[in-house]
Amino acid sequence: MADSTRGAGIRLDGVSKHYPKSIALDNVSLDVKAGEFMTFLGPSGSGKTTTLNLIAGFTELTTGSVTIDGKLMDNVPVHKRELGIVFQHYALFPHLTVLDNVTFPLGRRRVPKAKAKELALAALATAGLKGYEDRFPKELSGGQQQRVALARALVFEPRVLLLDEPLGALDKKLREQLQLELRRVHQEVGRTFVFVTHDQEEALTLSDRIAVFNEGRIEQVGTAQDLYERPASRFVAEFIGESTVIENADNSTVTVVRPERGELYADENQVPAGQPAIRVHVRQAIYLGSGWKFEIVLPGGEVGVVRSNSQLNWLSGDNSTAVLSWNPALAPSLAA
Ligand SMILES: Nc1ncnc2c1ncn2[C@@H]1O[C@H](COP(=O)(O)OP(=O)(O)OP(=O)(O)O)[C@@H](O)[C@H]1O
Repeated sequence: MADSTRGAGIRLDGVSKHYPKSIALDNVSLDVKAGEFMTFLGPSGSGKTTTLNLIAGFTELTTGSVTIDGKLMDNVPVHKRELGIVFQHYALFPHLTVLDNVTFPLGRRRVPKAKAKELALAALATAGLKGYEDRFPKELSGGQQQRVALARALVFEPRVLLLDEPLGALDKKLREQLQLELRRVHQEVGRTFVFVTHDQEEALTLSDRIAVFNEGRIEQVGTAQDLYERPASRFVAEFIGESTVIENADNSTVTVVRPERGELYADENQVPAGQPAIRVHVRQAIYLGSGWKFEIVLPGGEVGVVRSNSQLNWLSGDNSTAVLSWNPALAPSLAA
């Protein structure tokens, strides 16, 4: 099990970053626990990288403060923050072998050569690269190069690792494989990981908790289950997983019905007593192997999705209308 005492906690308090023509980050506060795998998730331009850069010290704050391991980071330069950093394109030194790339940060910290080699070999083994020590970066695949970058970021045993879309340049299959490896490495080393992605599946796979960014603010922080089952806003509900969003009659609230919570009936009489009933048009039935997925259109034209284990044979032919219902206890209502 991960030993969380090896990781450092991070606190952002009222952090903003203003540029002359835009506000990249607007009064963000967040606590990352020691040893946690925290993911920053959000669309392009929502402020994820800016936040990571403020933690690293690459960017200066406009307001607020960053605290790492209880120490205020005002005026603490990047290299004194002792953070491991992995970017999407973290250029390795092309003229150095894998082993020399990984020992490099230790040389700068004046670690004796024999000890540096021992630590580098251990970091390479953790990153799944045993046996590749003598290769040069150009002799490695993209995924292997990112493993070297990971080993180099881990080798001096930083208490925090910052990872900015490290898997972004890899194809889907490799990406999924490395996601699982990254999870394993996180548990093995017990450090705090702060990971940036715009891929919600990646966030759900990897994280202890996820901070959802939108337009320079954090909309919600929670476990994957919190965000899915109890989204705090319509934005979170629509960004995480699939849903049918129903605007309630008063226009001030919306109900979020997840695909597996939605029920389709042939007519109103079949709907369980006390449950809502909305007549919908079923636009498509898609076979998923594990069941069926129905794309529905609500009376207002909004599109939603319902999953079912059965094909709903009564829908065949020209009859493409159905009644959508759900158990209100299992579908959260939110401010619109
Ligand atoms: N150096 C800069 N000068 C001016 N504006 C900037 C600068 N860096 C970032 N911004 C702006 O700040 C906002 C947030 O950018 P940021 O890079 O943090 O977003 P992001 O969520 O990481 O996006 P992506 O997923 O595309 O990397 C954007 O609107 C961006 O245009």
